[in-house]
Amino acid sequence: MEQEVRLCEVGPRDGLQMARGMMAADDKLRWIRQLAAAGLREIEVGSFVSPRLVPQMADTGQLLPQVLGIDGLTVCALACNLKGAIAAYEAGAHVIAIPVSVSDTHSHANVGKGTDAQVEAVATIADWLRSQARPARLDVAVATAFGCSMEGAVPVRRVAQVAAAVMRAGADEIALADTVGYAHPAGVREAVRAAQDAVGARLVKLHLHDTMGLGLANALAGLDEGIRAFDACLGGLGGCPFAPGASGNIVTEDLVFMLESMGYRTGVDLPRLLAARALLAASLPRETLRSGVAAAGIPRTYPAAMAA
Ligand SMILES: CC(C)(COP(=O)([O-])OP(=O)([O-])OC[C@H]1O[C@@H](n2cnc3c(N)ncnc32)[C@H](O)[C@@H]1OP(=O)([O-])[O-])[C@@H](O)C(=O)NCCC(=O)NCCSC(=O)C[C@@](C)(O)CC(=O)[O-]
Repeated sequence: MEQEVRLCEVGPRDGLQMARGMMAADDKLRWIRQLAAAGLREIEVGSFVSPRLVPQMADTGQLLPQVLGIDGLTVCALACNLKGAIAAYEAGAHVIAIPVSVSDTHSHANVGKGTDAQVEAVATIADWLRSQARPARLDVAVATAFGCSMEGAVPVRRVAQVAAAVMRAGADEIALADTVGYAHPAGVREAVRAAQDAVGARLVKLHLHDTMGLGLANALAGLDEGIRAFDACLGGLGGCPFAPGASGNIVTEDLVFMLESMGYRTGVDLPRLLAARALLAASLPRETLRSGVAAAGIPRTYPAAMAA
């Protein structure tokens, strides 16, 4: 069994993008430093999108150069079009993540164009990135891969087709994303297998939301199918503002607890991670942070894996 699991903390982007209230840029920086100090090596720090549509992300361009100074941190930023990808690249992002929704309706609501046109946007961005001197990883989140609140069921064969299309378009890494949190473990297994058949090892990650309380069960199903990378958000905040009914991401602290308890290594120090909740809670008093392990405390049975 491969014991390493890579976590990407998406709190500063997905977690904050539809928060009630704005986190000040200085607080974002302090929070990202705390997350990195807790051992998170990959953090999605923001997005380069319309500041009118997503005002919480308007300061990403200022934030990015500052977080690039954090030792050993892979800095990810989300973009939805070439303009945003260029801005992310020029600000120094190591990874640029693009959403491509399987649901045409969600795609229009989210990025202003349908699925096929957004795949073409990925190809344009990949071509542009290839012409640049500094390499940057191009990730694609195949959104609404487990259902859409506007279109309903999303056929697994269509998920596999979209994954194959974004691979041909030039994605380095592909994630399946449960945008509105409708996935269940059997569906995760089926979609992961179908996507693996279509794109092989290019399918790297799951991005899960916890709407139905099945987030960690879905992560476990993904683990069983060989997935070794997950997005998650401290306190389980988040959701796509353009997907009706979307709710929070899987909770980083609970995911770390589950993985470390099972013998996987995440590199994350759970006490330090829990300590990073205080700043988030203070900055966004109208948000409710979730986490079983934060509520109960770290049990004495928790493995001393980090100390080993
Ligand atoms: C996607 C665009 C940019 C389409 O932008 P467009 O195609 O250029 O459309 P437009 O020409 O109609 O422009 C719309 C507005 O965006 C501006 N604009 C255009 N491009 C940029 C840019 N790069 N940076 C800053 N501003 C930009 C543009 O100037 C204009 O401003 P306005 O005149 O209306 O004030 C726009 O629709 C937008 O910003 N949408 C927000 C998308 C978003 O942030 N969604 C949430 C993230 S995706 C997600 O949460 C899902 C995910 C990844 O987590 C996985 C999952 O859970 O499924």
